[in-house]
Amino acid sequence: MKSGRYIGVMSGTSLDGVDVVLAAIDRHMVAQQASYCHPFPPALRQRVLAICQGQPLTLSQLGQLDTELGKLFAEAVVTLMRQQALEADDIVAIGCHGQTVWHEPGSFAPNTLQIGDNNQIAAATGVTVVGDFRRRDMALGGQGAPLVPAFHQALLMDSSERRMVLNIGGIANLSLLIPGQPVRGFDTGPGNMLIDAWIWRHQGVSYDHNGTWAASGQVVPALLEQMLNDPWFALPPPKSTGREYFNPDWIERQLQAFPALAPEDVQATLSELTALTIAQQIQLSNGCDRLLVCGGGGRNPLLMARLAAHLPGTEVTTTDAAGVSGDDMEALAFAWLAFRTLSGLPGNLPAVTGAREMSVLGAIYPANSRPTR
Ligand SMILES: Nc1ncnc2c1ncn2[C@@H]1O[C@H](COP(=O)(O)OP(=O)(O)OP(=O)(O)O)[C@@H](O)[C@H]1O
Ligand SMILES: CC(=O)N[C@H]1[C@@H]2OC[C@@H](O2)[C@@H](O)[C@@H]1O[C@H](C)C(=O)O
Repeated sequence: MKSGRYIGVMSGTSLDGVDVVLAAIDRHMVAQQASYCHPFPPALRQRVLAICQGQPLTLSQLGQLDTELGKLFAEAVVTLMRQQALEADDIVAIGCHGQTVWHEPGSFAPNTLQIGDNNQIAAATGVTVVGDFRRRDMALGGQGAPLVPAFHQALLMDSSERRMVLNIGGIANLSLLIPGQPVRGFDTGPGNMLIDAWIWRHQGVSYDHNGTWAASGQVVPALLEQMLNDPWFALPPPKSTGREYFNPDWIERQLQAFPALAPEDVQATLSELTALTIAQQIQLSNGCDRLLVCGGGGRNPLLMARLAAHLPGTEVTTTDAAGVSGDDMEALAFAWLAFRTLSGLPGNLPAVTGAREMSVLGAIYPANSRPTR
């Protein structure tokens, strides 16, 4: 078993920053020791956003972006290591998710692409890096996502309470931790992504702080109903999605029949869409006693209030209340997945992703050997 200290790196679909965590991990325990959020340069963010939504790019541009993102992730890790006075020898490995720029599990040739060259991280830190976690699951017929339900199970499963863990990132995903049942999980659709896109377009800010703008508008029932009729929401699990599907063009198509709405009413409707599509999936899965929320959406009081309103009888809290930082959950998960890979343990759950079998995940970028201290 490759127990010891690991670093996890996550840059999610919101592109709001690179989350880096340090954790001590063994087969039975994940103890977070430090974390850091490295800023995402705005110009780089816009370039990544554009290609995530289908803007064509040359192979040269793709190669450059891969290097730039690798360097950004390396910078983020080096900063945390400096802050914590860590040497390469103190760390077993770094688990880096990479930046998802395309995710097409339903294609005739299913594919998912996380970029940010891991060689840059290994070269800058002298530490082994594990990356490319999703494609083995896809090669086994799975969606390649979500991968965090196995980690949620390891950390937050309870023997008697029916729990669900909800990540509200750019996309929202749910893990069902029901005693006596195999863990299941799937994406529920947009998390903050549409809300972020709409306020960016109208106010030039990257997110609706505390949901204040949405709260100033009124939900438009006919628009909400039309959005809920998008066939993606009715797909049965396993399912996962991304910016290729839910993006500003999706909003524009929805608004074609509603040309004159006040922007704040659209924002209120998009927020309600996020809360309602999540709540509907929870109810379809027979509900839970406690909903533990992580990801940036857990900081949006409007989303949290709407979730609680749609789920009477369910205690809606953040994972922080259960002892796990909601901001660091995904980075921690990729540190844990790196530990699983190096220990020869599987990382995916076929009941979640639809893969044919469990598998060790990822690709290893070994550090150069160093003289022992
Ligand atoms: N105070 C707040 N009020 C409203 N929204 C917030 C607040 N703080 C964070 N958010 C939302 O959380 C988002 C970031 O969430 P998070 O970092 O979990 O996303 P991510 O990890 O990139 O996404 P994913 O899980 O899809 O990969 C921001 O873009 C914003 O929409
Ligand atoms: C392809 C991809 O990057 N998917 C992400 C995204 O962000 C949230 C949701 O969509 C989830 O399916 C997944 O991330 C988490 C970490 C996961 O794999 O569990």
